[in-house]
This record gives sequence, structure tokens and C-alpha cells, in this order.
Amino acid sequence: MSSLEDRLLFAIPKKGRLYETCTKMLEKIGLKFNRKPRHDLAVVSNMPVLLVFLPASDIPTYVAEGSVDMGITGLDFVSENRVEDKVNQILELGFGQCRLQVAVPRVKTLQATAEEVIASLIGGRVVTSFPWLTRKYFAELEKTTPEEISTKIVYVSGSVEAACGLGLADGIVDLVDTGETLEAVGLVPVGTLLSTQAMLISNQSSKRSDLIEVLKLRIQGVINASKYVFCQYNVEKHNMEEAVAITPGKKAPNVTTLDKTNWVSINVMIAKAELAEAMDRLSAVGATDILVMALDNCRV
Ligand SMILES: Nc1ncnc2c1ncn2[C@@H]1O[C@H](COP(=O)(O)OP(=O)(O)OP(=O)(O)O)[C@@H](O)[C@H]1O
Ligand SMILES: O=P(O)(O)OC[C@H]1O[C@H](OP(=O)(O)OP(=O)(O)O)[C@H](O)[C@@H]1O
Repeated sequence: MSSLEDRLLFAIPKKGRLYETCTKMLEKIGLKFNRKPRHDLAVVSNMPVLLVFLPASDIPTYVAEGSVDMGITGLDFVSENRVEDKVNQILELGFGQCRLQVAVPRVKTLQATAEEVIASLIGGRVVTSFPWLTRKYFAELEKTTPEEISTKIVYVSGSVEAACGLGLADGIVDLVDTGETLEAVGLVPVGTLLSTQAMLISNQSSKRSDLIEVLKLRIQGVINASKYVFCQYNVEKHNMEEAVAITPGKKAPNVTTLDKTNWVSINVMIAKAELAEAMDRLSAVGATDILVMALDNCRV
């Protein structure tokens, strides 16, 4: 296998929200590696790849500068590091979905609209781990005020939601998914700066574009598999047209004649989101023995 210098360097969040899903995904795409405790490098034994475990917030910079060939991180960190145009944003990965939002103590929202609450923060103190995006957001709002006014943006590295309660902030800008963290400290979201999810990104001049493409296709296969199921059912030939209209498949369904007069078996991929309704409708047109199987991986 290749020496360390010949390997594609692939940056993975070393901890936090994206870590577990990322490492599971690497296993699903067939990379064999063993990350020893406290080690931030892991050699992939079956491909010329070296995994580099880094803080998710630093990965966009490493990829943009070419210190690593590719990486997984949140779109929020790509934007905060101002490298949207300096990296190839190869794939949205379908996990790590959340929003970067402005939030304030609930009491401020009782007699004011969200717009009024946000306007009241102009010139105040806003605490965040995303100072550049927050500065940009408030700079736009400041333009709408008659007098020159500057909002104080204060950076903290974590537990942003504590800042209002501790008297450091009038409002915060933080990542929100379920809203439970905000709710727990009596904060309410009033505006959205950005919707984000995990992204696969690569350096624009990497010499390993061949391998980047292979890894991208493998990851795409895992993402596709997570969105679809494989479905098999039997239906009488005279109902086949109606059944096929319900489950047209990606290209076309695979139809085989059963060893039973006038019946066919249909194999087809169905989007998970449409499955329950499709099964109801298949039953209604006389389909039987409807089997649904999870997919581990698939190339379409
Ligand atoms: N509640 C959430 N739900 C879904 N995705 C989230 C959530 N919070 C954060 N993320 C996503 O996961 C990424 C990493 O967030 P996390 O809070 O784990 O950062 P972190 O590991 O503490 O970062 P760093 O190591 O750089 O300090 C975020 O950039 C965002 O894209
Ligand atoms: O809306 P929710 O589903 O409650 O998620 C939001 C929380 O998730 C993230 O933090 P995380 O828990 O990853 O830890 P951190 O605060 O240490 O970054 C984010 O910073 C919020 O605090």
C-alpha cells in the first residue's frame, strides 16, 4: 500500500454532532481503518487514504488551503470561514441539518413581532460562535437605521445559549435543530441566517481528483440507499398498468412472469417518503405479498 505522502488526505470532524454519522458513513463506503484513542490520524488499510480528524470548524480552511484533499463539515462552517468559492462543494450529505438562528429571551417576544425584536437588537450585544455571519447579518440591518449604529458581536466557542441568562447578551445567534436547547433556557428563535447540513467538500486543485470522484460516488450510493427501499409485490396482469403507475421505479420496474397464470412479480425502488402511501394504493389495486427491503448501498 502507498506511503503516507501518496495518500489522499480526508478530513473528518474529530468530535461533536457530525462525528458518529461520519465514521459510520466511512465504514459503509468500505474504508477499513482503526482510529486509536486520542489519535487524530488513521490509515485506511484498503485504499490510499489517510483520515485526518480535525475540529469541524477548521476543516473548510484546511480544504481551501489544500492542506487536505477533501473533508466533511457543516455548510455553516464553510460559510463562516468564507470559503464557499474556494472549495468544491461536492455533495450535501443529508445529515447535520439545522438552522443558524437569532434567538432572544421569550419575554422580549411577548408584545413584539419577530421583526421588531430583531430590530431591537441593532446596537445591542449579540453572542455567537459564528461572528462573521452574524456581523454580516447585522451590518445589513444597521443600514436600515437612520443614524450610524453598531451592534456588538461577541464570540464564544460553545454553550452560546447561556449568554443571555448570564447577562452577556441581549440576543444570540446559534445553531438550532429541534429547538430544545433554546427552550430549556427560555429563548425563542426570531430569525434565520442560514439553513445548513453536512457537506462533502474538496480542494479545487487536488491532485487526487480521481480518488475524490470514487469516494464521492461511494458516498452518493450510501445517501441514495438511505432514501429508497426495495419493494417486491405480486399483481394480476390486468392490474399491472395501474400498479406500475403507482411504482414507476427510477427507470422502469422489473417485471417477471410468475409461474401462476396471469400474475406478475414486480421489483422496484421506492422513495421512503412515498412508501406508506404507495403500499396503500398497491393494496387497493389488488397487489399482494408486498415485501419491502432496506438497501445498504445503491448506485443509480
Ligand atoms: N443540533 C444540531 N442538529 C444537527 N446538526 C447540528 C446541530 N448542531 C450542530 N450541527 C451541525 O454539526 C456541526 C458541528 O457542530 P458541533 O456543535 O458538534 O460542533 P463542534 O464539534 O463543537 O465544533 P468544533 O469541534 O469545531 O468546535 C455544525 O457545524 C452543524 O453543521
Ligand atoms: O435545537 P437543538 O436540537 O436543541 O440543537 C441545538 C444545539 O445543538 C448544538 O450544540 P451541541 O449540542 O452540538 O453542543 P455545543 O453547544 O457544545 O456545540 C447547537 O450549538 C445548540 O446548542
